[in-house]
Amino acid sequence: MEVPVIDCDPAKRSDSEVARDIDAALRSVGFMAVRNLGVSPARIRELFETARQFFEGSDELKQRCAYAAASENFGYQGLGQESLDPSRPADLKETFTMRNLLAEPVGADRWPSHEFSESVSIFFREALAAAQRLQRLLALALEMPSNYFVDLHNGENITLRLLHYPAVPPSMVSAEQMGAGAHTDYGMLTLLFQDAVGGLQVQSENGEWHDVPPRPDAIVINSGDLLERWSNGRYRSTWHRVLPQEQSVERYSVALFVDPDSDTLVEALASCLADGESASFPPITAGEHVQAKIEATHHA
Ligand SMILES: O=C(O)CCC(=O)C(=O)O
Ligand SMILES: [Fe+2]
Repeated sequence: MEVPVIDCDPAKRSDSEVARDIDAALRSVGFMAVRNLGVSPARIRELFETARQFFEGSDELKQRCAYAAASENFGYQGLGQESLDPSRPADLKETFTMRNLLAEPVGADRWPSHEFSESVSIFFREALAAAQRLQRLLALALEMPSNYFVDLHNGENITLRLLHYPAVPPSMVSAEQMGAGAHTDYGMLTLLFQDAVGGLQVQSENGEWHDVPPRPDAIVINSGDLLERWSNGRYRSTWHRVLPQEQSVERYSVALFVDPDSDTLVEALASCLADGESASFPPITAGEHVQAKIEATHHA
């Protein structure tokens, strides 16, 4: 199973061509590698530098910014504090999670520094604009009004997350322990920026795992549970995981989870149901679904 590469350059390709490619990718794999979506390589480099400085920094600073509660979904979590697959040993990663960050969800004392919050805010705006472009292309593919999805994502559940997978000696990795355990993402779309190290894998329908090789010029994008529900299963919420870094190389990645506002009732769109076909999933509010998942996977 290969992750399709899609060029989104508006100077080269029409919206309807790109929408058709996105539709095909999310139907078959649920993942795609997207080029020319408008997030500048310099911005991505700056953000990775911000992440590196933070994760290499002191424990004291990390603890001052510690994750306080799933209801807030903000702050630093160390190794062992999350199991994306709750049936397996905890993930070998540390993270800094920021939900609804432009709304200043926590006081200045919970941020590592002013420079850090500036850097992530600048990146967030640029990445969100890219996500909104994708949401409009998906509305086109699903025959919905252009801003249908954009208008249901005002930030409440949109979450930027910095991830660091430290190098761990093989003797410290227990059987079946992952960098990030097997899971599907919870919301509409995830934009994933990764360094050159690799380790991300997606599962095909026959249960085999396939590497998603990092491409320096592309953003990995996948459909989540709520898009699967909206599209009545046309778009897949594909299982994925990250292998532990046992080769003495650490890995960094950044995810933007584009999840709908809590009150959004997510149910199959009429355009995704054939005449007389009934929905495969019961309606659910985005808040109920996303929050239950976060609570089931966080330990502290
Ligand atoms: O770090 C990665 O490559 C993927 C992380 C991921 O799947 C997630 O945090 O949901
Ligand atoms: Fe994920």
